[in-house]
Amino acid sequence: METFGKRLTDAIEKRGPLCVGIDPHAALLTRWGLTDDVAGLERFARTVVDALADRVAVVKPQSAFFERFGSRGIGILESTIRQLRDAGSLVLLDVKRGDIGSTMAAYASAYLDPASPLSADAITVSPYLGVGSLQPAFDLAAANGAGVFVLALTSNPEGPSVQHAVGNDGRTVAQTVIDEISQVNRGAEPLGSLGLVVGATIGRTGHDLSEVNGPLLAPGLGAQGATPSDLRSVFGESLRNVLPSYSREVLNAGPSVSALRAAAEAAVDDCRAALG
Ligand SMILES: O=C(O)c1cc(=O)[nH]c(=O)n1[C@@H]1O[C@H](COP(=O)(O)O)[C@@H](O)[C@H]1O
Repeated sequence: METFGKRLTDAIEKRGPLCVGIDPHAALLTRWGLTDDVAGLERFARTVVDALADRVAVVKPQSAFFERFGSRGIGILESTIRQLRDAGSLVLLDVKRGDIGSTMAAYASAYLDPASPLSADAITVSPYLGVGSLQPAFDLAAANGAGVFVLALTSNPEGPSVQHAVGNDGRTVAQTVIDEISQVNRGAEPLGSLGLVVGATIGRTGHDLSEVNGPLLAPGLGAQGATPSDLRSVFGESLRNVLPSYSREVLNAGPSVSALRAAAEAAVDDCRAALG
């Protein structure tokens, strides 16, 4: 079975370095002329699938925007994941889960077991119960050729108060997360299947990403103020592993399918140029 690291490398080579988020904010539904209800959600998600699923390497549905409509919203998330994967996009489901190991195993089977209706190519997880508590997700992902993206240095201004805290060994919390993930990815070719989330907004923080050997998801571009030209100062020598991620900046172009495609194309061109 091909690893997620290999599948992602191939997808980026074929389609370019871009992840587009599906974040159906109430304000975006309104902006698109849709109702803020299940019918509006379904139309929104379907339009993004029609516009981007056959051309963007990774699509990242944000679970909360579907969950807010209850079981019918989750039903739409299930069909959106299926449609995206059928059209050839890798699906990174943004759920940011993290729990004690035994419960984490249940989350892992919800999202990373191919038999689950919410099965995705990869998920986002939070390491603040300890990176080791995420092991059931790492194990199930490895067994199924899936990936896991662990939050390390997030794009929001509140992140540093926790992530830059320094432990007894002199490393920051974020560097500990980075080092533990680097360890698992060591030696993987062409790329490890465990990724990190590092916001494009964070500037130069002095964290060492050089040993990660896995994908570095970079949200925060566009609506949160970062631009592709910021990527070099955040990622330095690790630029080659960066997967830039946009949600609102691209979604604002809808509901026209051609305008969404043009926005994604402009984003991928800018990112290609910035990543060199
Ligand atoms: O894990 C994420 O995707 C994520 C991590 C992070 O540090 N910052 C961040 O913005 N995100 C997500 O990325 C998306 C950013 O959306 P835009 O600001 O509209 O591009 C949202 O769905 C966030 O939840």
